[in-house]
Amino acid sequence: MNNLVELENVSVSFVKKKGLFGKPDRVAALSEVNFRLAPSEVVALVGESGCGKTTLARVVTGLQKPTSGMVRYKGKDIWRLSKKEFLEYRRDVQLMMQDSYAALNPMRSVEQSLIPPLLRHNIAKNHRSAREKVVELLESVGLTPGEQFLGKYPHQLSGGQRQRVCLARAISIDPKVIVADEPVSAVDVSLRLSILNLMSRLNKERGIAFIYITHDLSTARYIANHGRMVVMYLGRVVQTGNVHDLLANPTHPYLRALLSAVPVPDPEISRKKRMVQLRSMDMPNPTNPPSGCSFHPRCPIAIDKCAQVVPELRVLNGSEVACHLAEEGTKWSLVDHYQQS
Ligand SMILES: Nc1ncnc2c1ncn2[C@@H]1O[C@H](COP(=O)(O)OP(=O)(O)OP(=O)(O)O)[C@@H](O)[C@H]1O
Repeated sequence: MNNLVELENVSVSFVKKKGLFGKPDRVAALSEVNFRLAPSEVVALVGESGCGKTTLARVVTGLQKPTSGMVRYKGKDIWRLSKKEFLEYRRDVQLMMQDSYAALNPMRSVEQSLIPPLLRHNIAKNHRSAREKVVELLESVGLTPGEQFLGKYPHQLSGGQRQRVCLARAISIDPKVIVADEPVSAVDVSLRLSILNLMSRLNKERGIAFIYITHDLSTARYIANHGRMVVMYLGRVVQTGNVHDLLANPTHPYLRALLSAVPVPDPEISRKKRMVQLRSMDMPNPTNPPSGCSFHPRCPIAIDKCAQVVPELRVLNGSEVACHLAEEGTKWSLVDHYQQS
């Protein structure tokens, strides 16, 4: 299957100024990242705060130009597209942000936010048919009856309802990909599942591919149940593969640490659960990342080589992992408990 989106050796670095006279620091937000997304695929991108998830979302949606490397959409370098092709790509690849309040204009009602894209992209011929289409869209994302929501302003909606309006706006122009950056982290826990189910339904019914970005392994596993997971640490992909293979074989110590930290509601399982003891709880300073494997200062099994050589991604037990000592992970057993949870 041809990929819709491909990132090849993509690096992004930012210059951070230090005061008026300080020497500026360079932050490597992404380092040599390779990533692919097939049509209708669901990929969950997981990692701690600051690992580069949002930067990757911005690169995929064409909002951030990489410092080096290539971003392709349908096989073409997105930074060499004609104006018409670039507009088509921006229409096909939509970004859904964590903060639905910031994503919607507070001065515009739902219909005022949703009608203009339909007219601009010739999806509706006139205002009346655009309005009918908006009602249809609102109902398809679970805001029923749609008419009741047309005149509402963002502050009159709950967090979950605002995220549904954002999804309605994203799907209104018939995208091929939605990049959802922490879409449920600001939504009440009780409503999160319904938003995740809605995204799964849009994936199945409309064939929209999703990149679901999160720091929460449970929701990542839920939404990418039949898809892939990509685990990032300090700007690099450390393990990637089919969700089931990856969780059955968390060969990277960072993924094992993440899994061991997932709370399990059953106290019986919780008591038996093996915690991975990291050597340090602090994330390294991204302006001065560790040499070799950037996880080595925290890794419980690191050896001298880890401080010297950057590990390449290699195939092991069905997934790709970047760790010199990944074979150690094949002895891991905590995941059995996690998968039952
Ligand atoms: N515009 C910018 N200028 C300077 N540094 C930046 C900029 N954007 C991101 N960074 C830095 O790049 C690194 C990756 O940031 P990014 O926002 O992509 O991470 P993240 O995984 O999405 O984190 P979070 O979950 O907190 O949003 C961080 O160290 C961040 O401080």
